[in-house]
Amino acid sequence: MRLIIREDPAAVGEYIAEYICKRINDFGPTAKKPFVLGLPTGSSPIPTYKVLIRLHKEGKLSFKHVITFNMDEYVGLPRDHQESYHTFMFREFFSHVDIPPSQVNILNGNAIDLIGECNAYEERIKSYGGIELFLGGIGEDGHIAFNEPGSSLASRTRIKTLAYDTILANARFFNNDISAVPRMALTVGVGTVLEAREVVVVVTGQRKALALSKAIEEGMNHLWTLSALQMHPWALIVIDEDATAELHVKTVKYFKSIERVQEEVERNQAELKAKGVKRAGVAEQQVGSME
Ligand SMILES: N[C@@H]1[C@@H](O)[C@H](O)[C@@H](COP(=O)(O)O)O[C@@H]1O
Repeated sequence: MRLIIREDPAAVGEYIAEYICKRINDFGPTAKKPFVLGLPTGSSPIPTYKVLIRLHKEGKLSFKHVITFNMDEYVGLPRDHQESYHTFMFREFFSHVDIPPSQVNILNGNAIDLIGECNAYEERIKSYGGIELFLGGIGEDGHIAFNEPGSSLASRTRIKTLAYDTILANARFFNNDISAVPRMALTVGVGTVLEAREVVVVVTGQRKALALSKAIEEGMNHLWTLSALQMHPWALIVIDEDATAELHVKTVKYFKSIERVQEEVERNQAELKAKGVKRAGVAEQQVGSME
């Protein structure tokens, strides 16, 4: 696992957006071979979306051959409700870039057959050959997507009842009226996220600090579902200084020090690539990684 620490949420957004931009451009997506990107909602990814939009406007990034799959959606909230994740994604991101709406996939929380909707979502992901990069955020209780504490770490897309903690946390988007927050959601499973070829998670703010320390400094545990990332071969968590509040000093120092070494390794790899040196049998981006 790689952990990148930046000063504040804006710098975190800058880092992740530049990272995704490079990944998409290096991939060189085409109509036949699109880049499949998993996306989250919440306040944490907003700085990333802002920079992605800027990069697009500067002509450095196109989403024309990108297919997106969102992590989750509330059940029973009208699609055009201002707090539906559908509305959120178009307001904060999709409406400002060149992605054709037909390439946007968001779970339908108003489907007549909710289980059928979830199964079809998994099938759709498979039909594109899986997700290349899944960007995620976490809840204060360490949930990824809506995989609340106690979720199976092998779970797939399904209906979830929201934990009381999550309902309380999300009441801020519903005029602090707890009764207005939907009780259920459709969400990709932890297993669905882990199957992506790369997972990038944004964690900012002191209120996420405990969840972060549980997820990366303790064992894998279904009560902190982000901890399942420990089993992923190519995971990246990008955090701000506030989110380090519950980490051991030595953990912070360790990850800060390996970032510099990692940069050297990557520079070296880029030079080898430029010279046309190939290494058989190893995924290209993982050569020499500090995992
Ligand atoms: N389902 C979403 C999660 O995907 C998101 O990570 C979380 C954190 O939101 P925020 O970034 O606003 O703290 O909110 C919701 O629970």
